Amino acid sequence: MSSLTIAMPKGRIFEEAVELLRKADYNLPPEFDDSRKLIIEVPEEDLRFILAKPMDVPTYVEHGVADLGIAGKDVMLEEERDVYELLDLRISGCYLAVAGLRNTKMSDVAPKIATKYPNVASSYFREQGEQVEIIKLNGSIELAPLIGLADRIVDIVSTGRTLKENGLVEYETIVGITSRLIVNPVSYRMKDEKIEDLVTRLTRIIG
Ligand SMILES: Nc1ncnc2c1ncn2[C@@H]1O[C@H](COP(=O)(O)OP(=O)(O)OP(=O)(O)O)[C@@H](O)[C@H]1O
Ligand SMILES: O=P(O)(O)OC[C@H]1O[C@H](OP(=O)(O)OP(=O)(O)O)[C@H](O)[C@@H]1O
Repeated sequence: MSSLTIAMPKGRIFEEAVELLRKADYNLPPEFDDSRKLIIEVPEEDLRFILAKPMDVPTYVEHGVADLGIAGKDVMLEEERDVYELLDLRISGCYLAVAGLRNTKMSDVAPKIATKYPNVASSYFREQGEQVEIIKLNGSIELAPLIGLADRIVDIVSTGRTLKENGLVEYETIVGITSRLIVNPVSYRMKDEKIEDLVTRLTRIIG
């Protein structure tokens, strides 16, 4: 049977994901600790890893160029890709929240919401019955209310430090986030034994 390809998110999830795989007894070489390589082969484990931007992981898995991937629940909700979620890996915990300047009300007419998550934000405010204008940004989201670009932001909160240091407060929690193991539906059928083995080994560690 052919090897498994796993799409790993570069950045803050990566280290925790590698640690989890190592605890599950996968022998991952030092390239995982210090390398700029985007494809890492681990022939002795019959695995191949591709290192992608976190938001792109479900895209690689949906297209089947990766059998499996690790992605934040935030990314899953935003991207809505045709993949299955197999496991909650319980790493890289944080949550999505609505925040803004203290003691402010949203504008009555089409309040502006700045976010890296336009789909999540649109759905959230639609469910609340609020008509809003979404402004898509790619980072430093907390800047938007400070300089009058938006009434509110929808963004990730982890320690709460970024909000606090910028004089912002949280108004509502939207959803808790952890990283998930995701799979391509066809791979799941064709490579079921190998995937089940990985899931069993990870489940044993996660508990
Ligand atoms: N404090 C946090 N801020 C952002 N993402 C977090 C945080 N804590 C955990 N995460 C998880 O990490 C993922 C983002 O990782 P990371 O910040 O490395 O990527 P990114 O958003 O593409 O960053 P950048 O665009 O700055 O490179 C999110 O999808 C989320 O699930
Ligand atoms: O609650 P905290 O622990 O402060 O973490 C939350 C912050 O971290 C993330 O930003 P990131 O560092 O990825 O930078 P970015 O603005 O470039 O996305 C997120 O978008 C928040 O700004």
